[in-house]
Amino acid sequence: MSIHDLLNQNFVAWMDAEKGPASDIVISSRVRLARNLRLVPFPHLLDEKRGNQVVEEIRKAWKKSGYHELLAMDLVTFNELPLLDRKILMEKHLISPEHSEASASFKGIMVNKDGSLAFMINEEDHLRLQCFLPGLQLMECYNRLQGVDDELEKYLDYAFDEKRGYLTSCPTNVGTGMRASVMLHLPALAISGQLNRIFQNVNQLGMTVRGLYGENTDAVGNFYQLSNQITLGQTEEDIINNLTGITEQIVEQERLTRERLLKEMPYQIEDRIGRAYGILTNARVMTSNEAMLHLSDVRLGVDLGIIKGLKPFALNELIVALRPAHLQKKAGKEMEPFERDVKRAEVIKEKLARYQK
Ligand SMILES: Nc1ncnc2c1ncn2[C@@H]1O[C@H](COP(=O)(O)OP(=O)(O)OP(=O)(O)O)[C@@H](O)[C@H]1O
Repeated sequence: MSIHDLLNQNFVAWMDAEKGPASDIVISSRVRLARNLRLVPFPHLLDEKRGNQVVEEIRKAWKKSGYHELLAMDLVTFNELPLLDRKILMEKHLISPEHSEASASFKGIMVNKDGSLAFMINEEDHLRLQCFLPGLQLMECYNRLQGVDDELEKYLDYAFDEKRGYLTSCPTNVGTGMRASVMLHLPALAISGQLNRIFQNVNQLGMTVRGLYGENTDAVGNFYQLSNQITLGQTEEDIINNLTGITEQIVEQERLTRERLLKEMPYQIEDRIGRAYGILTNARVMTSNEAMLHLSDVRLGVDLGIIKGLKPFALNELIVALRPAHLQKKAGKEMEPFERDVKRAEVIKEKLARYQK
């Protein structure tokens, strides 16, 4: 498999809403495991030579293993991948915004064809193994990663301490090295002003809420990422069961609030959804943020059965297709912000018309 297959398609596995439980609200699940090599400085202390040795150790482990999940992956270092392609990976959520800025030969990614497995090399840790699936599937993500992790551990000497667990570059990840997270779409709780209260409650339960692209990013279009804050003193299964339970409760509250809003203020809700659809299908110039706000309303309309014929999968794909790097890749050239806003309006219109057929 070549990474270019993935770069040239909009689709990645987490978008496939029909395959994920509770995908009317839980867009995607992600689990990541942070791993480091014993006696090697953490990535922020690596020079190019030592960093390249880390890549080579990982490459050797990958080549030696005959494990099916690893055989289906490609390994690419970022000196071989232009900035636009790294931004494409970031917009698909497969690497962090910081990692996409790196162009050194010792920074890179291992990824499979549908992007369900994406491992960042020398980001904050030597290896960050990630699995992404649609809907609420945290345990499935963890199980897939566990298979890969066990296999890599046969060939890599991980920094592990009997008492502390996996050692990581940031102390907040020591122990399991695991962050489990769900990306949630919560328009009804936002409209009814309940989000602050819910987020305060989940903070007290050891969870953190982040924006659309993770740490230090904004929650545009009512998309929020909920993840565990604690990595030490709990097993991976406990963390996942805990987050799954909290997510199920939020899903329930969002569903009940959607029903209530529709019952109590049907004209306002239908009006809001209809206007959003009208703007998306008629506008000539559209910023990313404006598009995300209207897409959030349209997605609510689809989930409530007010807009017919559009599939949630198509909307997940559109959220990514309208980002700056995807627009420029499609146009085959660099574009100024205004040019992108014009192109974005065009792409949205074209895709909505195609998806509704
Ligand atoms: N459930 C999810 N679905 C899709 N993408 C996600 C999900 N959770 C996180 N991501 C993506 O993963 C990337 C990293 O997210 P984030 O910064 O929250 O985690 P992290 O790097 O593992 O945490 P930390 O740096 O605090 O150890 C971001 O691009 C984010 O959008």
